[in-house]
Amino acid sequence: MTTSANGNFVRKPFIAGNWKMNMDHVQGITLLQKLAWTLSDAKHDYSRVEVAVFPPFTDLRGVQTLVQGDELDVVYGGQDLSQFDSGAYTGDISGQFLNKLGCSYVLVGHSERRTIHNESDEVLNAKVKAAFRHDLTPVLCVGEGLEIRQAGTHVQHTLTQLRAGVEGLTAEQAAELVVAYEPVWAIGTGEVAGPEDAQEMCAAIRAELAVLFDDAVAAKTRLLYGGSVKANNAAAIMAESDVDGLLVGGASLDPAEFANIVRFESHLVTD
Ligand SMILES: O=C[C@H](O)COP(=O)(O)O
Repeated sequence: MTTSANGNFVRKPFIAGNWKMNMDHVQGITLLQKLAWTLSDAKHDYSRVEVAVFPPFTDLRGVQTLVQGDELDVVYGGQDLSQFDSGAYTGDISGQFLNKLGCSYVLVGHSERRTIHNESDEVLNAKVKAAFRHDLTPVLCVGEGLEIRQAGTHVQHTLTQLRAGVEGLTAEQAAELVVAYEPVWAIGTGEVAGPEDAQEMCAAIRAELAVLFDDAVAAKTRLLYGGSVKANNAAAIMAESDVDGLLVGGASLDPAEFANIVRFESHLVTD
């Protein structure tokens, strides 16, 4: 998170809650209402820090209705999309449908998609392109498993995923893209990568984007960290210069905890 001389952020911080396969459509509405009330009570400035949720597909229509009806500033997206636009792909969801539901974003290549569903870099690159075709901003997830971290090849591994994911994008698309670094060994385990680990990888990703595109793109692309983020570690991670946001799993299911993560700036002042 880098600020300019006037205290504004150079890249708008992005705090995202990935609900994964939790919260049915009734529970999801209650969770989002509580989050919105908590942030409203705290006078959260959405123009300063963007807040997104990624509910299950079955929740999205209810989320859309709530966001529109209550004029909430929370944005939302799908947890995955098909690389195809329509057709005989049973069980898949088109980016067109997500767009129609008012989604702004879509997760692509979350480690649980890569490992449980064996999604390849080629498929994920096609999904990134499908997202752009339907005016959705992809949040491309990259990151290494424990064995790779222990072997010390985590930067190389993660940059290989990045290169494959962004292949064929225009500079304009690459600047809009969000990249989330999520070390698999830190997801849902309570093991959080240190702020310096998050910074090391985000700096490497930004440098690689400058090589693949140019410095202007690298300066604009927002980079997130994800993996066991909680309110008590969010501020320290966000203080790193190349970390522009957080992708939060478990802690996003607790509206008070997630609201405190969104309000990381207040912890920066008091910690
Ligand atoms: O998408 C979110 C990440 O997988 C992190 O999940 P977590 O915060 O439960 O570790």
